[in-house]
Amino acid sequence: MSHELLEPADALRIILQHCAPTPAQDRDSELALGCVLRQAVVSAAAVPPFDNSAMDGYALSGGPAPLAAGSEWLVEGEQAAGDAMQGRAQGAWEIMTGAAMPEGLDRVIPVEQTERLEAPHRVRLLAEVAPGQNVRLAGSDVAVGETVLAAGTVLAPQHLMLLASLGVARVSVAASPRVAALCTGRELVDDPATPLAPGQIRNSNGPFLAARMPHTGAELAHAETVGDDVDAFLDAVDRARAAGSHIIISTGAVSMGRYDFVPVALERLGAQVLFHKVAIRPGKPLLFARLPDGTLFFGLPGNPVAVAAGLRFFVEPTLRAMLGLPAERPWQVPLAAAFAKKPRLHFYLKAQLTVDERGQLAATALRGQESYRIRPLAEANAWVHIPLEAGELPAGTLVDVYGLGHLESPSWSRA
Ligand SMILES: Nc1nc2c(c(=O)[nH]1)N[C@H]1C(S)=C(S)[C@@H](COP(=O)(O)OP(=O)(O)OC[C@H]3O[C@@H](n4cnc5c(N)ncnc54)[C@H](O)[C@@H]3O)O[C@H]1N2
Ligand code: MOO
Repeated sequence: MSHELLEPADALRIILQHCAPTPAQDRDSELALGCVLRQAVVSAAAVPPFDNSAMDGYALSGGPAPLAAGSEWLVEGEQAAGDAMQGRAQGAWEIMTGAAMPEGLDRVIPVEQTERLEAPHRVRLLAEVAPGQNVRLAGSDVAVGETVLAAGTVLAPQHLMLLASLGVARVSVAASPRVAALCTGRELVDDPATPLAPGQIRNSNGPFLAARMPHTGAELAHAETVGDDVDAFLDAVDRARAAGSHIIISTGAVSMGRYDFVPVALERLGAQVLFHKVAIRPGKPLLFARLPDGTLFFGLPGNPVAVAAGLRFFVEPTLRAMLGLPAERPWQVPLAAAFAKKPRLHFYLKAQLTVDERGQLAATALRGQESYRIRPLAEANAWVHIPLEAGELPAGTLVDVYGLGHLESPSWSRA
């Protein structure tokens, strides 16, 4: 293991060499929201399943030419949504939206373009109606045999709508990576109702990691808070592994302090530490290791924004790879104002994307970039990455912008 500061791209390369896609798993479609398709979905059914009316009105037929306004037709029957297909029909049929077209009829005139006449029951057309007008043909949305969803699709509600319309009950998806979150620090208090004793702080990393997991495509397999004690930490790691974790995230205790015991604990576990410290701010003391059983271990530095950035830029890309998704491509957005830093580290900035009245996006680094400051993170709608070599960046410089999560595109507010 080297103690040189690693480039984040090199750190990611090392991480990705040590992770593999999760196995495919069949799931009920209705429970597959947010899952990543492993197999394309090919339709075995037509949507719509039969020719049907797009309007409440009258179904008619009449060869290739439009039927003329003013013509009158005998009303021969009625067809509502849910009625079985009618055999050979003629004349006019009163028809409801979604009802199957009676056989032989090929167009529908909306009821408001007609006049109802009685004795006998007839309809007069107030507009002409062409062949095929207001008819939704079987298979016109999806034909049998079409690939409707590609492998790699992250299933959103509209995809579940499509699957439901096709009657696809089960889909093959990537099994969700299981992640454990272990927060370290004897200063931490979990229960928000417990008053703080002197020197104590509230655990904000634990609730953050737990809350982010479902947004990342992962499942929280285990979570606990442990003091600055190697044995207690090793017991927590055992419980995390027993819970089937593919990834264990710890927060805190990876820096230079006397109680920063994570490296010692990893040594006792026989873990292979693949790197410790990356050329980034926040979160420089980031540690990545592989336990002897293959479990991946991320030691995130304890400051809350170091946890957020470590999760976003190192753990989430790992989850992407495990889910079988390609690497992310950031947006390129101009800086709203000049930004200056020393050309020593990569910066991940809490940022606001705004759109002006001309539709132009701009990215602003929020005030308060220190890694203990949670409030600007709560105001951020995006992350900005400023590369190591960058020093003084004038307003208008294009920078890489990322959403708050790897499955979320950046959002923006009005300038
Ligand atoms: N001499 C040096 N000191 C520090 C360095 C360094 O290079 N040399 N690096 C600094 C940086 S950068 C960071 S980041 C932190 C990382 O330290 P640790 O990972 O060892 O984290 P802790 O010391 O345990 O905690 C840091 C900070 O965060 C608070 N914390 C921890 N856990 C939580 C939690 N679950 N919820 C809320 N807040 C938490 C903790 O109380 C500390 O204030 O080290 C710097 N020091
Ligand atoms: O990396 Mo630390 O998170 O800058 O404070």
